[in-house]
Amino acid sequence: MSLKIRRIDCTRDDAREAIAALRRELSPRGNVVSPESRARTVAVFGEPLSPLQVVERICDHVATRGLEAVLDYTRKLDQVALKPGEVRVSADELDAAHRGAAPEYLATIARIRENVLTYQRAILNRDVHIEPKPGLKLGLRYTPLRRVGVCIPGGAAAYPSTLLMTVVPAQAAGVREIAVVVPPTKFGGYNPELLAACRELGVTEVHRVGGAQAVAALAYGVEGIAAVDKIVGPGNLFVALAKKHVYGEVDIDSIAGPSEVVLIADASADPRFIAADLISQAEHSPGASILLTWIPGLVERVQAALEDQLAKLSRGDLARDSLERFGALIDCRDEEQAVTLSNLFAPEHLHVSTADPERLVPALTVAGAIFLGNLTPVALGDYAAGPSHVLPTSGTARWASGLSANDFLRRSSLIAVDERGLAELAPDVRRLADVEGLTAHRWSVDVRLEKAGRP
Ligand SMILES: NC(=O)c1ccc[n+]([C@@H]2O[C@H](COP(=O)([O-])OP(=O)(O)OC[C@H]3O[C@@H](n4cnc5c(N)ncnc54)[C@H](O)[C@@H]3O)[C@@H](O)[C@H]2O)c1
Ligand SMILES: N[C@H](CO)Cc1c[nH]c[nH+]1
Ligand SMILES: [Zn+2]
Repeated sequence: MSLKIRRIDCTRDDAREAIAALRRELSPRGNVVSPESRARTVAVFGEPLSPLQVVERICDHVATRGLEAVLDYTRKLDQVALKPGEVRVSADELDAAHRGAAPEYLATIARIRENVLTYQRAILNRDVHIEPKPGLKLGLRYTPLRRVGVCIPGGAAAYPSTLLMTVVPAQAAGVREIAVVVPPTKFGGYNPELLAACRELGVTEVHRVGGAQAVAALAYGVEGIAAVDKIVGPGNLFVALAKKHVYGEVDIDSIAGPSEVVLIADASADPRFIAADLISQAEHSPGASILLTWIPGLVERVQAALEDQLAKLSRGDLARDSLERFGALIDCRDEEQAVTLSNLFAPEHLHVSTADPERLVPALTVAGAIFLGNLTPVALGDYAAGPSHVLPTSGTARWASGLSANDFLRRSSLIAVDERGLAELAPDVRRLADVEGLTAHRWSVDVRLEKAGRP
């Protein structure tokens, strides 16, 4: 079956408009709600509420009715009737899942944990101490957040990798209390591999709740789930909108939507590798996959490789659908135009499949994660390398960055003076305090200098 992926020829104009339009079109912003999900909304709420209205209603009910509302929505939305004592996964269940897991699987989780820890510890912000003037000491101190909530998706697939890419950065930052929420499904709270991974990572608090009701429970606190300081992790539209809704009550990381990759390829790139990389993000379905190249004929060779591989892969149909709705093969005028268009698109993942990728990196300023060279598929970052795979999507890489251990730290500035430092800053403090009419501010300086005999 021939693949109907969009082809764009940018060789004759600067194509900025075309890429901006593509960005809008290929940015589902997580707004992909299936017909079944829409039907569920009507069944639960009795009317076709918008996802935003659904989320506001769920969050308000959880804030006022607590666990009872969480259990009610879990029954209606997930078709699972949990009793209050069944929400938290017991230590015995975590132990049993761990005992039952294949030793090679646990060894893989442990090895990846080490990779993630090594990277995340290396990039941790360090405290700063300076003495810019005699008698004045300034500093910046980082301390880990006390308690965070981690959303792990589990509606359509199981994601032990997302557990690694969220929990381990928090551990690297020194967060002591980590509460994982995951829907009560065979891909989530009843998934033995996921539970075994939790136990392997030392996560002891896992709650079988998902969607907006889980986010609200973490934000407001309900019986059995204490309120957290920050909520991180990806999820479907309901999770994303709920995180936005509770922001301010708690902090959140970002709104991570459907996956996307931009691939910049020169003549050194193998069309089969390119096709495999485009399909690997498309198989998330939805996922946007875009090729930018200035090599004549490469687009045709990639199209042929895509058709060949889609026919052989088990998720080929899902990936085909995604490539046809959210994919594009783009002919550029030259390397410079490919770089400009990539920056404009601001992809979650950028794969530079060229002979000398380091040469292009300084100009590639806008991307969540950059994969360098023909031997570095995005799947390495998704699963094992070390940086988190929770990255900014839908063009938000313009201003947002991927999740890291630093997102679990808070900053406090430190200021200390001795008598000399106090006297040095006093005239400027007095002047501004006078301008603002805040006499007590001025007096708090004057009283000290008076005592020191330096009025
Ligand atoms: N960016 C990343 O790092 C990353 C990693 C893994 C997964 N993902 C993405 O996260 C998403 C996860 O989606 P998922 O399907 O597994 O869902 P999910 O686990 O995030 O959410 C499922 C929950 O949504 C709620 N829900 C479903 N339909 C609803 C409705 N009509 N009204 C109210 N609530 C409803 C239910 O409570 C259900 O438990 C996918 O798009 C996947 O590609 C992203
Ligand atoms: N590519 C996804 C978003 O970056 C992460 C993921 C999980 N599993 C495989 N891939
Ligand atoms: Zn992926």
